[in-house]
Amino acid sequence: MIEFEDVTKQYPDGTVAVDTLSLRIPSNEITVFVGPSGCGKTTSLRMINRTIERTSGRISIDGEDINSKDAVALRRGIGYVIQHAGLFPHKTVVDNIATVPKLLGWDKRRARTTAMELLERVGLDVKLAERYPAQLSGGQQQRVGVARALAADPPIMLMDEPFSAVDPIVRNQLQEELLRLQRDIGKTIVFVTHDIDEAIKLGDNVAILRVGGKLAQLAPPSELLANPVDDFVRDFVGRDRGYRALTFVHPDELPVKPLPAELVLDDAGAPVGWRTDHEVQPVNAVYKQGDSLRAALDAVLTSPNGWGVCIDANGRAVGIVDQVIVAEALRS
Ligand SMILES: Nc1ncnc2c1ncn2[C@@H]1O[C@H](COP(=O)(O)OP(=O)(O)OP(=O)(O)O)[C@@H](O)[C@H]1O
Repeated sequence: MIEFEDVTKQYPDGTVAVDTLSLRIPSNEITVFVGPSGCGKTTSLRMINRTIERTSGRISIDGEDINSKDAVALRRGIGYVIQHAGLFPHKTVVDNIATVPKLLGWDKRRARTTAMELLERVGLDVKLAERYPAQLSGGQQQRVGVARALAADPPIMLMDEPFSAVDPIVRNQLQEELLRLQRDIGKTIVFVTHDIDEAIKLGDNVAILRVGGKLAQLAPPSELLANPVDDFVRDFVGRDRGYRALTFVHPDELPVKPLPAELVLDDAGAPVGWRTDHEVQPVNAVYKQGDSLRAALDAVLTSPNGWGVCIDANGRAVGIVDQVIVAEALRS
């Protein structure tokens, strides 16, 4: 566990970026710091690896004050991922990932093998290993950034707006992959974002900060949406928090209607589109059996005809849902 106790950061020009912040960050979970611009998210994050030194208060990891450790030794146990990946431009992908293992004195072969394994783990083709960062897309660079931070297998990962600079589709993929990866690796992740949707999606716990570096609320996302402590949090999580809360409603089984003849399927039974008189229109969002009600509602709302297609784990269409089915599931 990482614990902040009355932590304050005042910069030399007098700016109080973080003000008597006290919170607990549980191990092996994702805790997200979110809040408006300038509320002290990055400052709070960077005080954990001491790239910014606190002015007063105490920060401890598993009960031990981080100031009692050598800063370099401390950082070895903490991976760090930033917005533009921060890769070394003159090093290949594999050498970027192997940076910390090499600093730790691992032999070349072991560092390289680990780097190649990580490349695959973050969803990249090993063929990219010898490329330079400038030869990668923004999303690929971010994946390399994550792989590099994981290379020495640190128990803690700090991630500062790692997915902000990529387009929404890639961002969504990166978020999904982080969640998938986290199910395997179970790191203590502290993640900074200004995007409440990202916070709700990724966080086991979400800390909302207000400008001046004060904690407004720290809670699991469903609790934040259901019981915001004050108007600031209510406004920050948004007027559509009822819709957002659907993310956490997982009906055991949503009844589906049989597939209508207008639904075009490919050979494997996956939905391709809706046949109309003149064309085939895209299905858009689909809903996987067992997904949240939000996913089901998205499938209904983005469908050209109001029918959301339900697929099974293999991607085969198994039925359709409409708004009546979703509304009934909500009432039950
Ligand atoms: N080196 C510095 N010297 C003086 N003030 C600073 C310094 N770095 C940050 N600040 C100020 O501290 C406050 C908190 O900054 P910080 O970067 O931690 O916020 P943030 O929540 O991460 O913001 P953003 O979402 O815009 O990145 C801001 O008012 C910022 O202007």
